[in-house]
Amino acid sequence: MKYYAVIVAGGSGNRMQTETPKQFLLLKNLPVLMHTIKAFAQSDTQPKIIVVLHENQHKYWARLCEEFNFNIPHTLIAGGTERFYSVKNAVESIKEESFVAIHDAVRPLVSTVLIDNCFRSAEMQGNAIAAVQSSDSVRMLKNGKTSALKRDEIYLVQTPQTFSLEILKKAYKQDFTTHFTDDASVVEADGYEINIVEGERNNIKITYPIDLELAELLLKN
Ligand SMILES: Nc1ccn([C@@H]2O[C@H](COP(=O)(O)OP(=O)(O)OP(=O)(O)O)[C@@H](O)[C@H]2O)c(=O)n1
Ligand SMILES: C[C@](O)(CO)[C@H](O)COP(=O)(O)O
Repeated sequence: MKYYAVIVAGGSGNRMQTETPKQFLLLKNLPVLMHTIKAFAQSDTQPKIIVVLHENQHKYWARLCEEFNFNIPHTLIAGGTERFYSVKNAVESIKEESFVAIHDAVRPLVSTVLIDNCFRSAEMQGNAIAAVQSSDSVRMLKNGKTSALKRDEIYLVQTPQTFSLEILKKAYKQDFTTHFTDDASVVEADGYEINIVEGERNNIKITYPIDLELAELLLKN
């Protein structure tokens, strides 16, 4: 079987509010995106790596790779206006039967074990996404009123999200809706049940400035 990793780095990082887009910020002296690529390159599955980046950042990325002597092989694909379109561009570029793990560039602490678990589980069930249970109590806000939800029925979704290429290609032919905040939502809307594998608490998404500080601390340990 063939394996691909689609690492999406086409976002603009509005919530991070840094001049340099967050995927290029230094984490333990290496750009965030390079940590993420390294994790996939070091996994047992050894997927072919596709990195999705805004077209106007491709030259900047080439310069960064030179500066950091970063030579893990990967293909560059142009990002889209929404994460949905960034993933779609990458999925459309894959031409051979395979399993595809889609991963946020800004989750650089993903472990090789989680990557391999997602691929293995998707091979058995068609799809598998990483998720963890909430350790906080959870409430829902509807029509101005809040109500408690059953915590053990709630999962917080991460990436990798791994699917057979066939399932992904068909699902990404749907029109974009704002309900699609991840790949599982796109595949679910196409009629599939989504399988969860145990994610990792360390697998944080760098969204706000504090997340970068947390990632530094987690890497120190
Ligand atoms: N058009 C987009 C939007 C997002 N992403 C990627 O999807 C991942 C998760 O998105 P998020 O954390 O929301 O990143 P941003 O969109 O960059 O952040 P913000 O929403 O704060 O602007 C990131 O790795 C981001 O680069 C992408 O490839 N293409
Ligand atoms: C894909 C994702 O990381 C799963 O938790 C998340 O949905 C991305 O959301 P964002 O608001 O675009 O960061």
